[in-house]
Amino acid sequence: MVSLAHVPDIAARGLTIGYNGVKVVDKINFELAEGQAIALIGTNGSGKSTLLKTIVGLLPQLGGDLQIFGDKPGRNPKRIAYLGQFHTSGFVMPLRAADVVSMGRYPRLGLMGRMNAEDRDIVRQSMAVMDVERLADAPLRALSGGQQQRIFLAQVLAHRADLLVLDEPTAGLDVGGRERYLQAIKDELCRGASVVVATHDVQDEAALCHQVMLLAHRVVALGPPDDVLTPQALLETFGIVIGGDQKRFTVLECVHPHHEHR
Ligand SMILES: Nc1ncnc2c1ncn2[C@@H]1O[C@H](COP(=O)(O)OP(=O)(O)OP(=O)(O)O)[C@@H](O)[C@H]1O
Repeated sequence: MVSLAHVPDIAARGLTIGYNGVKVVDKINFELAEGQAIALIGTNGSGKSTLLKTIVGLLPQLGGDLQIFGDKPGRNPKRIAYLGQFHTSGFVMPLRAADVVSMGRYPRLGLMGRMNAEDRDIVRQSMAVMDVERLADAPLRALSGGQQQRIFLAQVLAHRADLLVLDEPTAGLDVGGRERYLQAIKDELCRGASVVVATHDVQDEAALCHQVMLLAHRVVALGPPDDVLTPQALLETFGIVIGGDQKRFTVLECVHPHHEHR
């Protein structure tokens, strides 16, 4: 019998990513275990979104090996919640905010499935976490950019996924929105979900994530935030050093047992 106990949620070995045969980044090696988070940090155009799209199976890998839950990318959509960088659905369809959040339940329900009381409760709870309950009946297209971002984050939470793949989740969020997002992700990690997040919020995400990957069309560094976010590595990635002092980052330990809902 094959044991799945040590199969990581993501395992990339010698992975090459890119578009139409043109490489963006190669030699990507990392593993992400359940209940763990990794932040992808890098300049504009460094390959963060490309890696996320490859992980969720929207973009074929150009080479190397990539396993998601021990399988090929795209084989387990029910287990993955993906927040892309751009949201267009509200502009092509007349959706209410609550409809958008409810879509987070569809992967579990299937096309013909109807939401039951538990699904509706999860949708309500997810909206409460992002403090957008009062916007439930508003047309998505009538909301501000930050309000829409909160709605899409609520949709991700409503999925109750095993793996969250987030592209710049704090874009457009105000201070309160960021705090709510950070707390929500801590709770998702404690639930046993894993998280991969592309971000420009070095400080916030590093405090949340167990690993950081610095990207600049190549993997500049990979490891725990304290080891990776050095002035030298940041200089190599961004061409500038952020902040004068060495920042201290902490990785949060869960107080709840993992795997509760997986
Ligand atoms: N659809 C596409 N077809 C071809 N090339 C693309 C496509 N999308 C992105 N690229 C290229 O791939 C490279 C990596 O882009 P990617 O979107 O992964 O960057 P990113 O790190 O997410 O940047 P940002 O911080 O600006 O979101 C860039 O050079 C970009 O021009």
